Amino acid sequence: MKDTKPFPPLKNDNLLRAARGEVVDRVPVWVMRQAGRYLPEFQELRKQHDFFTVCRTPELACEVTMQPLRRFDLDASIIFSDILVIPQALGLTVEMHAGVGPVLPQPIVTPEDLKRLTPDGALSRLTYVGDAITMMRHKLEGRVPLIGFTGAPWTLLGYMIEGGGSKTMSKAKAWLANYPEDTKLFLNLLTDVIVDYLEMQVEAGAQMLQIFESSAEHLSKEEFLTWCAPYLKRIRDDLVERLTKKVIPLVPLTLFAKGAGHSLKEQSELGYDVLGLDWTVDPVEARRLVGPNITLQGNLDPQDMYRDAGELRTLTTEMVHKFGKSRYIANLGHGITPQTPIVSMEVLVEAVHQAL
Ligand SMILES: Cc1c2[nH]c(c1CCC(=O)O)Cc1[nH]c(c(CCC(=O)O)c1C)Cc1[nH]c(c(CCC(=O)O)c1C)Cc1[nH]c(c(C)c1CCC(=O)O)C2
Repeated sequence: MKDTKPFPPLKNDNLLRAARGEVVDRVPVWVMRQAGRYLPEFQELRKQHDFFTVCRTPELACEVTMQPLRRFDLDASIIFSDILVIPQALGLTVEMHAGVGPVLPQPIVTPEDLKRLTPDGALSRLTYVGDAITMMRHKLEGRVPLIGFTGAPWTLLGYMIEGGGSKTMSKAKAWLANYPEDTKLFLNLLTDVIVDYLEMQVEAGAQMLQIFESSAEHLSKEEFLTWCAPYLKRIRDDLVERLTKKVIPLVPLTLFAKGAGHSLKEQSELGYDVLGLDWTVDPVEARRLVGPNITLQGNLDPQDMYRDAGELRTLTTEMVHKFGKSRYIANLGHGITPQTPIVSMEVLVEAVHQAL
């Protein structure tokens, strides 16, 4: 039976207000991968359960989503899942190997392999994510907003062609050069599934969405504008159209295109409410490029979390001062890494809240 109880009212909406450009009580802060291996309780749970079993079991996904909120005064939660659940729903096997990361043993090698993908019914194989989101909204009791997410087309295509992570993206980049028309078909197929998936997450209760274009860092500016930007724009436009048609209130959308600081102005024209920044981008320069009507998110270097508390506090305070209190969401410039000392999270969150 589908859970149709109304959700508890939101007590801390600073994240959503920052995303919409409204006044906040304090600068909101959350951290990419805030539920993860730097937490001993996460590692403990992972000893009992395989990674994708956690993703697929709403009780476990909610437990892990809640773990960082029990420890830190965060202003957002993000549903525990992975960007690679879409390749799985399209029929590819994805395994999580300890110390290696994701492995796709039967990758897409040639355009002929695209026939193996099963876009029809893909959404029906992702309902567990919606179930976890709905359950999490109740478990949060309105404490903070719940963020849903997806991988973006180029990033997912990269994992599906490379068969896992890659330092060079040599196979995926060869596709761009050798099979441009098939690459467009592939990116459009992914875009269609992503729009369905995000719509489903909003219907399930996601209050904000983040699109991870993490592999943008492998592309030149020209390549980013050709192979990422049009699909990112269509995701936003189609989603807005779908939700509007169904009279479902829009939720703020964040684009995090890692390594695409060369195209911030162009990113600001894609229709997203929030742009995520990695640490290579200067906050003042970013603001100048995107103008006053977009919220910025980021961008502390995850390696700064290994500094001593005093240094980390100073760097965090300086960062928040550069961004300012309006239209800003504090975060790292990429995911928190597994060896990060827990105390650094406490220092980061407190320094953000006390900076302004
Ligand atoms: C590229 C990417 C992936 N997954 C994701 C991205 C985009 C963000 C980014 O660029 O980091 C997104 C992601 N993956 C995970 C989340 C959970 C939500 C959160 O707390 O932020 C989110 C938002 C859990 C996870 N996803 C993964 C873990 C660790 C695996 C484990 O528990 O064994 C977690 C907590 C595994 C994963 N999943 C992926 C990789 C490359 C890896 C291995 C890298 C690593 O080990 O850190 C694919």
